[in-house]
Amino acid sequence: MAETVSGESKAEVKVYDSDEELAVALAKYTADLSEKFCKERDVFTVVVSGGSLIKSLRKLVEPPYIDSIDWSKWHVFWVDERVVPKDHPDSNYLLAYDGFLSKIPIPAGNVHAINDALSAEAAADDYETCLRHLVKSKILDISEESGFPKFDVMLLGMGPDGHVASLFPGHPLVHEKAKWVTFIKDSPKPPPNRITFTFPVINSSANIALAIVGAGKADVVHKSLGDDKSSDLLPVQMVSPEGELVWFLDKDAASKL
Ligand SMILES: O=C1O[C@H](COP(=O)(O)O)[C@@H](O)[C@H](O)[C@H]1O
Repeated sequence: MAETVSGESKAEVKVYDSDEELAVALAKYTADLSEKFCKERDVFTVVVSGGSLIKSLRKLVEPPYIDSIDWSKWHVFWVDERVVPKDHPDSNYLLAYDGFLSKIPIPAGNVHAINDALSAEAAADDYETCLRHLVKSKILDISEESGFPKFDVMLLGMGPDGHVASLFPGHPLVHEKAKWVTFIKDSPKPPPNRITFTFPVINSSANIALAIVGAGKADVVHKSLGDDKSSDLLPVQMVSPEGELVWFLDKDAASKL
């Protein structure tokens, strides 16, 4: 059973008794948004992170959703990617392919992975160009508020240090204001070379789900959702979309709230 512990902030915080219940709820959340956006826009633009998020999406590729979702309308993107070949164990594409994409009938052309033959800098430029083409072809919305691309939903995880995407605490990239996609060559978490969406893009989203499981993240969840904003904001605390933000926590991740 989920307990909602949202306070005055516009974020909703849902706490589940187990990561299994969290996965069931995240699948329903995603399927409901898919139905809504497929009806409204005839397309559904979904951004995923790497890491534990992909495991949390496991119920989406099981009945009833595997059969009820119109996967042909989905366009899938990565909020960040490691600059490694797509068959490398560090690849976020490979993680999503194995855990999710290989199990759904999504058209290959709707899976927007990075060009893994390029350097980090060139791969970031190339991915931004890909997004700009999709805006022109009306697959991707633009936010009237910010002028940045507006994805229908971002399904994101968070690292134990409070990083989201490849935006790390104390790194200057968290302050990027102009680029849609940027690169990092000194990621504190290996591998060092990565590309990442910037905060203006993340925060233009219509919906963001932050899925966080495990006691190892309880301290940072407590800091993020607590009242003490005296120190520098963690990247996860900078997630503040135009639309709705929902935190999906299992009881271990929520244990210090
Ligand atoms: O390196 C990364 O880490 C974060 C968090 O991963 P998790 O396994 O602690 O959930 C992930 O969201 C990001 O996409 C990935 O590149």
